[in-house]
Amino acid sequence: MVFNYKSIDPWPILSNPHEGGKGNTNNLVSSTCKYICKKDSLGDGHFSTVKECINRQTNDIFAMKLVRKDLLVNKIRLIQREVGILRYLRQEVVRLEQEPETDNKQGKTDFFRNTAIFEGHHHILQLFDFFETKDHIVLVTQLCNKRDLYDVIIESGKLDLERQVKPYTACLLSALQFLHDQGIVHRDIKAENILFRKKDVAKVDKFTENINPHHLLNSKYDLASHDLIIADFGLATTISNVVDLREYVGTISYISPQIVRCKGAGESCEPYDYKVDIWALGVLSYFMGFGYMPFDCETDKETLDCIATGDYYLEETDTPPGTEDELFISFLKQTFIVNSKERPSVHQLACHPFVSKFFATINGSYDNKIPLYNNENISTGNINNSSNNTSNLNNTLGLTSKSKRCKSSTSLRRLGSPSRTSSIYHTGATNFTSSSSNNSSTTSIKDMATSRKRHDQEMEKISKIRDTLKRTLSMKALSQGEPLSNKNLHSTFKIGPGLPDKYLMNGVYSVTPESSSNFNTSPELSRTSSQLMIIPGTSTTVSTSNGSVMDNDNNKNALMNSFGNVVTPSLTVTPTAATSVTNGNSINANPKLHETPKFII
Ligand SMILES: Nc1ncnc2c1ncn2[C@@H]1O[C@H](COP(=O)(O)OP(=O)(O)OP(=O)(O)O)[C@@H](O)[C@H]1O
Repeated sequence: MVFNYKSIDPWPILSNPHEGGKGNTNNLVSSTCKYICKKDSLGDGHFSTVKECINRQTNDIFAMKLVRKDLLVNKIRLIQREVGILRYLRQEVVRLEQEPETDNKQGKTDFFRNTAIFEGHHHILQLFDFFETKDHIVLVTQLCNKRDLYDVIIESGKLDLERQVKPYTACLLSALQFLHDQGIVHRDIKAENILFRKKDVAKVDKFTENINPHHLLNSKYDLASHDLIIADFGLATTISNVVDLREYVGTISYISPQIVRCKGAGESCEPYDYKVDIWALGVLSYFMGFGYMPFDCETDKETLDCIATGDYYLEETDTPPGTEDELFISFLKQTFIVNSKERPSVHQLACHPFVSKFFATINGSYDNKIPLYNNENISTGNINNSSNNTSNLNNTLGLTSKSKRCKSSTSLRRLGSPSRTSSIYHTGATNFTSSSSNNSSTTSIKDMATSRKRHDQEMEKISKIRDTLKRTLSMKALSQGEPLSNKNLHSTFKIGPGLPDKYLMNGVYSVTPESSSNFNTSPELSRTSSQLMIIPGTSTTVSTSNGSVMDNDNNKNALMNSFGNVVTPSLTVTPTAATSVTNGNSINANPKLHETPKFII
């Protein structure tokens, strides 16, 4: 199925921030805001601030992205597109989780999904809710750690090739497989946009109590790979036959030659496609493996020149044939093929020996047999497992001869840790901006000074938290301590929490701003809380101080605790509890939350 965001329910009518936010909201559904967010932000984007928030009824913790309307002038369509894509992806994830069998007819996707160690759809940021307030468009998403992949790489200088670079790359490839299969291209894959799933510390502790720590210490790869989440779908879009992609968007260090050629070229350049994500994945893997960037030069112009010609930096050292290093270089070479038609697709790249053991072979085992593709199939994405094709494969991968090192140009390379990068938001074609905008096609690349300033601030923050950061073990879905060769391993987490739509605001208008409060709740995103459900038909819920939810409408005096079990209604809602009944049909009876300002939507 390929995504078409227009087929999703329309976005609610937006008020006009230029009328002091007093746009006509009479015809909008309004409701009491169900969320309270913390004062401190988790991160800032160009148009937004992200904060941790709590759903007052379920006590589930989320991330709340507050996109400022005043900065979005003429770019409302961008955020609508982002929400549309995230909503569609969320639907798809739910469908895949609920109906694993139904995909059997889908061939290739199913093949990877059912047998690969990583399941791509579990590595895409999940949108749970969205709504609008006077000043903001608000997205409520899965909560991730404040520390992103960029921080992790910078802190360690570079990542361990075998334990981290490989599985991280495989996981991201698997996530890209899912996206591309849905007809979506991300266009801003970079370390800053790769987050780590927030774990329930209590559950990790419980898990680690019960297993032999020796197994975890000896696990062959960093289990944090299962926590990677691709975030920031602000530049993501769909590939369709109707609109060609020619926008000059992305992040300079990560953009592919196709996008570079679109700079200022208008309609005259060749449209690009999914392969721009493959290139960016190569840049990211390179950054993980070396700690610096492949194409970065002293000036942006030089960087763009190097990208356009595929001139990446490699030290002139010998890589003994057959080593992991050589496989890594070979993998990178595939991602840095300038001609995008020759650059492998996500499915082809998954067969590369650098990552193939994380994907399945045709016969479903995780040994070193490589599902082969021959030269003919490289452009079609067809996979051929005939062993006669070994030499074709090796030729394709450049493994028959010693990997040829690309000679660096005369450009001065920046080989230190890169600064946090800024995305290029817009240039070229204007197919998704308001036609009334005169400025819509002008380039708005954040300047390097801003970027450096952010970098310095980030580094200061990182050094502050470095000492206090506890390295938490990844929760597992891998069988304890079992080797990768076990074909039954499925270690990717399912997403959570899985709230039913009835809890959500889904597009309503909030007539009061979202509140900020330093709520004091343990920072966890409970996976079991995803079991929390409303009995079908329910329209009123009561949350109690222990986080349970009472069905008040269909009533049946049933309570569900946060583990989804129906419990006897020995708990009663405290009479002192403040009740705020709205058309959202919710009564908040959690005393902890009463002190916060009233939320109306
Ligand atoms: N779900 C989340 N959990 C935790 N932190 C998050 C989450 N989403 C975003 N962040 C943090 O907030 C920052 C900004 O978020 P995001 O990148 O989505 O905003 P943006 O406006 O699209 O940013 P950009 O200017 O980079 O395009 C991220 O760099 C990240 O550190």
